[in-house]
Amino acid sequence: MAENKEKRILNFVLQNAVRGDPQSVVDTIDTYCSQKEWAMNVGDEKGLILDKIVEETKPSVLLELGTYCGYSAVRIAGLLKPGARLLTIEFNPDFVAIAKQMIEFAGVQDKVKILEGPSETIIPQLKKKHEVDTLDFVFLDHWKDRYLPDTVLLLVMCGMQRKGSVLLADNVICPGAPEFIKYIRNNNHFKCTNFPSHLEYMKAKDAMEKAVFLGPGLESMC
Ligand SMILES: Nc1ncnc2c1ncn2CCOCCNC(=O)c1cc(-c2ccc(F)cc2)cc(O)c1O
Ligand SMILES: [Mg+2]
Repeated sequence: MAENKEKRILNFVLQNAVRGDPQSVVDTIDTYCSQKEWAMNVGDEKGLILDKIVEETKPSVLLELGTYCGYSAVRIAGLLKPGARLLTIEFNPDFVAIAKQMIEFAGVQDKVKILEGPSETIIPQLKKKHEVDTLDFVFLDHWKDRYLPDTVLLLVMCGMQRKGSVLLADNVICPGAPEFIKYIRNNNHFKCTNFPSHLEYMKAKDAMEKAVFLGPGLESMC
């Protein structure tokens, strides 16, 4: 079996974290990735911003784009009220295999469902195949040039957002998502807030952008 960074992160968790304890899994990944090998988890500093926004939104149905090793899925799941569920989309099968084991070790497998495939294929299936009506919270953390097309897909094509739905985007400075930021800040159906921070485990500047959907305009009432 190919030994790679993501496998090393998982093995470090299996050997050092407390089974069934999401916070322990998150802390253990942060320890490994800050001391041994950098990896593109949202990390501890931006993770606190994520925690706060999830807690204040109190979401029941959540979507994450870009599972990677499952760090943010475990982090979010640890904050969810009973019955709330997180769907997370990942297209890399190796990452899916790692994230599955990470989520099961953390004991949050009943709250998290990993959907394998590209976001543009899976999103249109959410309503019929995964019984999603509207989404309370969407965490954008996949390819940065997919943030905008997938937001449009979620909103316009699939009507997945309702008044008060929260979009939270990672990496709006580094690597950056300029088209998404330009669109969302100029769309008067969204109220945007920027949260300056740093790239995970580094000193480089980064930020997260929160966009609350204000509901369809009058034009859609006709
Ligand atoms: N379902 C889907 N559909 C389409 N695409 C999908 C998908 N699922 C996954 N993918 C593929 C993309 O997954 C990973 C995306 N994340 C990043 O690229 C990322 C990069 C950095 C970074 C790297 C190097 C630096 F120097 C500085 C910063 C930091 C971060 O925090 C990042 O999140
Ligand atoms: Mg990220």
